[in-house]
Amino acid sequence: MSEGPIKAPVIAVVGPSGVGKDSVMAALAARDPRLRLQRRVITRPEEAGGEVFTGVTPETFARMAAAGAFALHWQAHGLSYGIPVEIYDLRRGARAVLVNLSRAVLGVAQGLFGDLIVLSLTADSDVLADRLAGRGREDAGDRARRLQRASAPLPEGLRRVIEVDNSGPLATTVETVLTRLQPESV
Ligand SMILES: Nc1ncnc2c1ncn2[C@@H]1O[C@H](COP(=O)(O)OP(=O)(O)OP(=O)(O)O)[C@@H](O)[C@H]1O
Ligand SMILES: O=P(O)(O)OC[C@H]1O[C@H](OP(=O)(O)O)[C@H](O)[C@@H]1O
Repeated sequence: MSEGPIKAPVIAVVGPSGVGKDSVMAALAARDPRLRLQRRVITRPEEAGGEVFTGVTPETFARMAAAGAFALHWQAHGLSYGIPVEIYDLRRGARAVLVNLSRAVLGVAQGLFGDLIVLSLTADSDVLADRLAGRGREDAGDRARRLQRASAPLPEGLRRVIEVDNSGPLATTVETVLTRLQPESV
């Protein structure tokens, strides 16, 4: 694994709502600080908790997007999500940059970032439902809508996809991910 390559890979962490993207990302960064977390801009109240993100109004988000503040942005779950252009700087000196993306934007992300690794997390459907309910961030309607997207497919043509089941203990998932990242010099 190289130290601080000029432009570290971007690891797009994807999967159904509740699968554990933010939890796995935080645990990976805690294990290896060279795995940097890219903070997102979301039109969601910051007090919603979960990941560390910047909450803005839809009007502010639109102004930021128009001003070129995002490397990429998308809509999902009635929210807007943006990845700030700072991600290009974060890649310098990192082992890799972890970012929570929608499965729908992976083709764009691969074109933008070049060296993109997709970490596709999965979990059993009953586990997803239990975790969303336990997290308590969304109401029943939003949880149902999110669960409907659980099986959204990954786009064709992705160069590197690592699929890991996060139905079991988080620590086990983290070890599996770190092992699967090893051979390809990340
Ligand atoms: N391996 C695990 N075992 C048990 N609980 C987990 C595990 N991974 C995540 N969780 C819990 O499941 C809930 C959902 O996790 P998290 O918010 O990280 O998912 P997510 O994929 O980021 O969801 P979203 O996409 O909706 O933000 C949280 O309460 C988290 O603590
Ligand atoms: O189902 P798909 O399109 O893969 O992802 C939909 C949304 O869910 C996740 O965000 P959140 O943290 O759950 O709000 C993703 O980052 C994306 O924004």
